[in-house]
Parts: sequence; C-alpha cells; structure tokens
Amino acid sequence: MPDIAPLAPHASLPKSEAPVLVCILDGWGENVVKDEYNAINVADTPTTDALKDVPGRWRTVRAHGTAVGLPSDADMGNSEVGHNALGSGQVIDQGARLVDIALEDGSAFKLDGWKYISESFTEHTVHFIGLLSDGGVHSRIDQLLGFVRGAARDGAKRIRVHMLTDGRDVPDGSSVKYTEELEKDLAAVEGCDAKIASGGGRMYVTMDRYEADWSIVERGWHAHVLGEAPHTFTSALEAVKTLREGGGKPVSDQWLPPFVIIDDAGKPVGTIEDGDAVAIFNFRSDRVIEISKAFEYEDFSAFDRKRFPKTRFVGMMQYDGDLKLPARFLVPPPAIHGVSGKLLADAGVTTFACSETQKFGHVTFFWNGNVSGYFNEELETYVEIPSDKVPFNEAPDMKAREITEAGKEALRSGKFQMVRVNYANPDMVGHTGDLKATTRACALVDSCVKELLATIDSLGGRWLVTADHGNADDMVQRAKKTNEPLKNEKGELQLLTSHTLAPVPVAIGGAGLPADIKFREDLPNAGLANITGTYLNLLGFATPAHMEPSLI
Ligand SMILES: O=C(O)[C@H](O)COP(=O)(O)O
Ligand SMILES: [Mn+2]
Ligand SMILES: [Mn+2]
Repeated sequence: MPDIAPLAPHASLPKSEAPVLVCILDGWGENVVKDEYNAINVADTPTTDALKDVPGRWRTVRAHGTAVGLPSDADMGNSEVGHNALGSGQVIDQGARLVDIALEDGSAFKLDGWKYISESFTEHTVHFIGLLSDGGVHSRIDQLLGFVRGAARDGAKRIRVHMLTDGRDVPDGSSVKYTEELEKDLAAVEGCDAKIASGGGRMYVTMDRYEADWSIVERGWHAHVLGEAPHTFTSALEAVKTLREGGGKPVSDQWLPPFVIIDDAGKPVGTIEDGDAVAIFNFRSDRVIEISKAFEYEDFSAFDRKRFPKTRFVGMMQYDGDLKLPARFLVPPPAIHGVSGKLLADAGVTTFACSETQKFGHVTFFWNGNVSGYFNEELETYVEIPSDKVPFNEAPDMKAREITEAGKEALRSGKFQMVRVNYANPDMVGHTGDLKATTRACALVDSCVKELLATIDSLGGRWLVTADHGNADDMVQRAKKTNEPLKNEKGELQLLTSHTLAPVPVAIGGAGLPADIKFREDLPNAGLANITGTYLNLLGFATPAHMEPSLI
C-alpha cells in the first residue's frame, strides 16, 4: 500500500473560490485517422475543436494498455480501468493482468476460492458463466480455458459453460468463431464431460449493469439455472448461427436471445443444481454484480428466481469491495488506495458527481476505486439520471441534456467545490456501430460542453475536460498497415463496435485559472493517471506523492 498523506495546499496555485468542473466525455478519442468514419471528425464540434487552439492548455494522454494497468499495449482502454486511473491518479495492475499472473504462476489454484469450488468437483457439476471473447475488457476466453483445464486436472467430472456472445468489445459476428473454438477445446478436455449449456447476447442476457434493467439478468437466470429459454438447440454453434439470422431479420451478437442446449431426449444439458459450483469468469465487475447477487443472496427480490439452488458460488474477483460481493472469489481484485474522492472528502471538499444510469457507477464506483457509496455523505452528492432502455442508436441524445442541466444547477448552487460529470453518448452510441447516430451523439455532447464551460466561466471557476478511452473516433475496422476500411465479401463495410487504442484529449481553462498555468512539456508519455494531480491542482491542492505527476 502506498504511503498516503492528507492533501496539502498547492505551492503557487491558490484555492479556487468558484467551483472546479471535471467533465468526462466517455469514449471520445483523439484519433490520428480523421476521415469520414471518425464520428468526432464528421460531427460539428466547435467547442471541443476550439479547445485545441489554446496554446499549452490542450494535449492528449494515453488511455490504453500498460498506461492504465492492462497486460499489454495491444489492449484497448475501457471505462473501468479509465475511471480507476482518473479517480486514483495511479497505474494499478488491473483484473485482466492479475488473472494472467495467477494462472501463470499457478497461485489461482491454491487460493481459497478454488479450494471452495473444488469441493464440488467429483460429485457435482462446475459451471462457468461469462462473456465469451478475447476482448479483454470484461473477460478473456484463454483465461476461461485455463480454469476449465485446471478443474479437469483437479478432478472435475462435469463442466458446463454458459456463454454470453460479445460483438461489442470485438467485431460483430465473431461469436461464431469463439463458439467454434470453445466447443472444440471443451471436447478436447480429458477425463471430463465438458460442454456449453446455455447462452445469449451480452446486452440482452445476464450482463446488465447498475440495475438499468433487471429483466436482462432474469433471462440469464432462466437459461443458465432453470434451463428455460425460448430457443433450444443441440449445439451452441448451431444456436449462435441460427439466432444471428433471426429468421430473416439479422440479430447482432450483442443482442442474441437466450438459448439452452438440450440432449437428444430434449433435456437441458446443464441446469444448475444444489451442490454445484458456479464461477463467473468475467474479471470486470459492473456487468456481473447483479447476477452475483442473484446467486449469492438468500434474500433477493429483483425478480422471481423460481428456484434458488444452494451452490458454491465464486466470482473471478470480488466485484464490490464494499459489499464484499461475492464473498468468495478466484483471484484477489486490485487494491486501490488513496483515491482522490477519499482525500477530498477528508479535506472537507464538497463534491457533486452525475451521469446517467449506464455510466453512473463509472463516475462514482470506478472513480472511487471500486467502492460503492459515499466517503462522506455530508460532503458528497451523487445524482443518477435514469437511462433509456433502448439500443442507443435509436435515442442517441441519451440523457446528455439532463446531465448538463444537473451539472449547471450544481455549479450555480454554490454548494459544491468540485463537480464531475460523465457523458455516455460517444461510447454507448459508438458501441452500436451506427455512424450517423454516433455523429449526432458527438455533436450534441459538444454543445453540452459549451453550456457547462460557459456556466463555469460566468462563475469565475476552472475546468478540465477529458475522456476515458476512444470509441466514437473510429467506426470501421481497418487494414493494419494502410488503415483502409475493411469490407466483407459482399462489399459491405465492417463496422467497429469496440473501443479504440487512441489517446484521449485533455483540456484545462476557465475564467478563474491564472493565465500562466499551462501544461508542462516534459511528460510526453503521460496517461490518464496524470490527470488526477492536475484537477487536484485546479482545486488548489498539491499532487500527492503516491499519485502520478500533474500535467501542469
Ligand atoms: O461494458 C461495455 O459496455 C463495454 O464492454 C465496455 O464499455 P465501457 O468500458 O465504456 O463501459
Ligand atoms: Mn468508457
Ligand atoms: Mn464502452
């Protein structure tokens, strides 16, 4: 644990009497490729464009790979690691990397979580539930296989995988490839009956987040636990291929309906029963907290479980350190100490944080180092604006206007020294692969930023605008060397639904920021974690020693 001292005053930058705004544009990368498939480039964005013209007050920082604690620089950034870095000012080994290490050195198979599920190996079934891809944002297929093979080696007789198709962190349509691969690898596991038992698309089955729509989790419970779904198949590959066709109305991987695999007699091959072990193989928390509650809590009312089997349940990690959920886990999660939220609360600073449901936990839970709730309820106010329950290309404005109104009101109220908001649009609409809708989303967010900055300027405050990773800045898959957009055999563009590896912009300003405050030039490789010290400076505090250096 780093040595953590309380916040101290900045040596030369006095405390701001007016509020300081930190504004996160979720999924807004600064991509070198600026063509017609870069939605930010296509969109009319006069406000964020103008920020670039102010000398010494606009730059980019790294938001992917090792700069945010991911295993390699081929890993795109994501909201979890991005907001962890922005909130904590530290580069922390993240879940993906911790699981890699625990598998490599074998420690994963010696810890309590593994011992706990091992008790079910000989007499019962071991179930693995999670996102099937190598996106590396929530999970990775190679890690799943590491645990499946470990279970077989340690005596498991029956393994069932409940797979959620991705198409969001990886290209749409790739579910076919991953399913084929998994079926083949499970068949090759020796001395053990290993099969896929159920599944569905990640946005429609099981992986809801922040309680946006519990019916998603309910559908997963029915398929995985009860073995009930509107579609049954005898093979997962057939399930995925058929459901993608959608009976003439193609369905993307993210949105496949739930399915159950049955045997020749029509019986589900892998319902979850008393005594079975259940392991969630996602390392990232937000989209598996709800299903974890359904397995772990005796007392549960979010939906009718119909049957509540007594299982040995573990998460890949402990997903919520505050709730201690789940109680047992395979690999200990990253320990994040000395986050800005805690230090500010200890220093008596009043804070307002706001986003809509889809990103609410990002600016609170992830920001605060994966801790739910307040550090100091008297000093902090968190506002969640309920998100729509639709595919977001159908409503690309999302709740950006409402967030802007809430932000302006908080700034003007005089009640808060720090106001932070997250705009979900560039990311959530970007994930749909819909260029037109994403362009609209980016233009709207730009106009919202304009309003917020005007408000803070009128109050004599200071602001910092940044993002957590790229997404809207590239909407097509490209050839590696030439960056040429890729097309399929039919000549159709191959859409990009995932995040990008682009760095993100960071801009500072405000009527209350002394004219001589500029970005320093000796941190060319700075990343998201360098932003924390920067906004603490804007608030009048020195950068704490355990954090990455400030950009100013
Ligand atoms: O969960 C998701 O929506 C995507 O996998 C990642 O998006 P996020 O990291 O921006 O939340
Ligand atoms: Mn994000
Ligand atoms: Mn995203």
